[in-house]
Amino acid sequence: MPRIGMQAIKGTITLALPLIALAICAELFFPAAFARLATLYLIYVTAVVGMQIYSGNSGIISFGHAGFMALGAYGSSLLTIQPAIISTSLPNLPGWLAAIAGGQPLFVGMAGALLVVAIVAALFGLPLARLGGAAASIATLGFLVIVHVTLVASTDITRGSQTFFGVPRGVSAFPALIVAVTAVALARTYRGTRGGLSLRAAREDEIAALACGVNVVRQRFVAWVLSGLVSASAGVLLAHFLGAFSPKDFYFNLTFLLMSMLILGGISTVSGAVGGTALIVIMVDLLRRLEGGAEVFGLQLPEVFGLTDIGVGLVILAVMYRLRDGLFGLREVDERLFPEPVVRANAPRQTPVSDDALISIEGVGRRFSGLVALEDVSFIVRPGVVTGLIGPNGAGKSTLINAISGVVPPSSGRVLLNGTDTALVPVNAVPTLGLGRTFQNIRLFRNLTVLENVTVAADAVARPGEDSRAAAMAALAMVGMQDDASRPANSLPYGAQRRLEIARALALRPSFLLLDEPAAGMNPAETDALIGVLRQIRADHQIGLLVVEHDLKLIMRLCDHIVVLNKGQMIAEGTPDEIRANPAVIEAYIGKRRAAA
Ligand SMILES: Nc1ncnc2c1ncn2[C@@H]1O[C@H](COP(=O)(O)OP(=O)(O)OP(=O)(O)O)[C@@H](O)[C@H]1O
Repeated sequence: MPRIGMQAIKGTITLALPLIALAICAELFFPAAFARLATLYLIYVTAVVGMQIYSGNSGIISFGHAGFMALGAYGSSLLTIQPAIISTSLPNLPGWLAAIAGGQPLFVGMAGALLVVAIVAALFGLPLARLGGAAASIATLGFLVIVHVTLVASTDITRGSQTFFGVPRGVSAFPALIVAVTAVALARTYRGTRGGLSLRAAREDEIAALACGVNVVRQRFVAWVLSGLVSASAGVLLAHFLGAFSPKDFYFNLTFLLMSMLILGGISTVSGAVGGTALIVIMVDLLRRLEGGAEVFGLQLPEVFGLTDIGVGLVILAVMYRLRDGLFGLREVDERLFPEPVVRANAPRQTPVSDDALISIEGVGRRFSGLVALEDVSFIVRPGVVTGLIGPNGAGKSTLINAISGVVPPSSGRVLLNGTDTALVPVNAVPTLGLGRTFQNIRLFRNLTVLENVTVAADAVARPGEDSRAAAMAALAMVGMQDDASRPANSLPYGAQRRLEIARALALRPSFLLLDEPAAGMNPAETDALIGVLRQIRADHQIGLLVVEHDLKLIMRLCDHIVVLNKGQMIAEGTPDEIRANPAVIEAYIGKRRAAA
């Protein structure tokens, strides 16, 4: 069974059981009003789970998913509307649409609507996927507004802002249940796929995800389209549940409601989407009763305008104040109840790095506006050799590391990684050419587990049929961290976090590792352990290491070859003994006058 199989099935069953029980009670035991509420809840579950697929995995809050619901509702309604009503309610329907509109069964309506939504989602998703954070959220708001205005303006097709009526009603609890459970299964499966995991990694740290070979743009696009389809299914259900609606039913009020459900339960998990929806549906139902001036224990309460919205807002504020990740937190219910069995490591690496592997830095220069950060730097990093890169603050070390890894292309010269110019390939392709890296300021996927952190990188280079979690365990074993696999990365002590970054880079099966200040902040015992690990990696696998470090003692102990930069220029290279005795290096580090003394 593929790695997502068991956990996704456990997750789906855990969440589906209460939904099934609810639908059975609604159909067989509940009075009509409660049965309608239960059906509405199941429809909202589909909508919110759809939103979760995009927002939960990418971390981008979406204001646009009510727009997908609107497209689903209108699309399906046009195809299924009672034919007798078309001539009176939609007299100016364009001919091409009139030919297919009306009288189709619900499943045809849904299929047609989803086809339209897939096209719209893909067209909008192409530019949207290039955006992250607040810019992407604002773009989703733009999507909602565009859909709304288009629906209002298309009076011949939608009746504009007037009510669209005559939609066959056929959605009760069981059809809504089938769609809701399908949505949960899809979302729960997607979360564990390579795409879902890598998108969650990019949510935590986009730069680190790129360094692990993740194609962030593609993953955002896939999640957007998939989530749009799921939310549109909810729109189809809602249309056939209500029988009549207008564009305003799919605008800001619905957006606020869906967002409340997702945020209250916890945006990161499907469990949060399902649980948060339940709480808000119950709360809204109770508050609506009170808003109209209900009688409680013989006491007649006054009408309070807006009580429902104010109440929901206050509850969200209270929950967020205490639980920033929502009521269900960051882990799925099934992940807490039935943790995954321990994964067995596979053989770490079948073949050592080939002797032909090479990083060739050829005349690299880099300017930032007028400032020359690097000038004409040339040297070679070989497999099985530890090369140190040192220099005073501002010497250009980080700029060079970024040039090698393709993050900052050189202004002149080039870097060849195993024969490929790293500036000519996408940043996320460089790791898969044989380059793993760590960062000066640790960049872990903090809310993922240790194993998930490393699996993201292992996925990028997995061979067909290979279990990348087993490969990830092997990489963890190389730094002595296999026992920490199920811990959240942010719970590790500092030294272990640095080692985890190294394991993650090793999971790329690199020919070379770039380590940017790997011992920064470590105590002497942790530094000694790190040196042992790095020596072992070099000895066992012939990986070439390029180590940037301010700790000169560590550099002298660990490195075979050292390159020294000063003010962007390469002032020396040689063995540790040669560097120690080099007057230019001494001068750069301790100043001219003291060097002469
Ligand atoms: N994105 C940038 N924009 C403008 N200037 C930059 C940029 N990145 C680096 N620099 C400048 O380039 C020079 C080299 O910086 P770099 O960070 O590469 O040095 P470093 O040797 O890594 O320093 P440190 O040891 O302090 O990290 C510095 O003067 C720095 O201010």
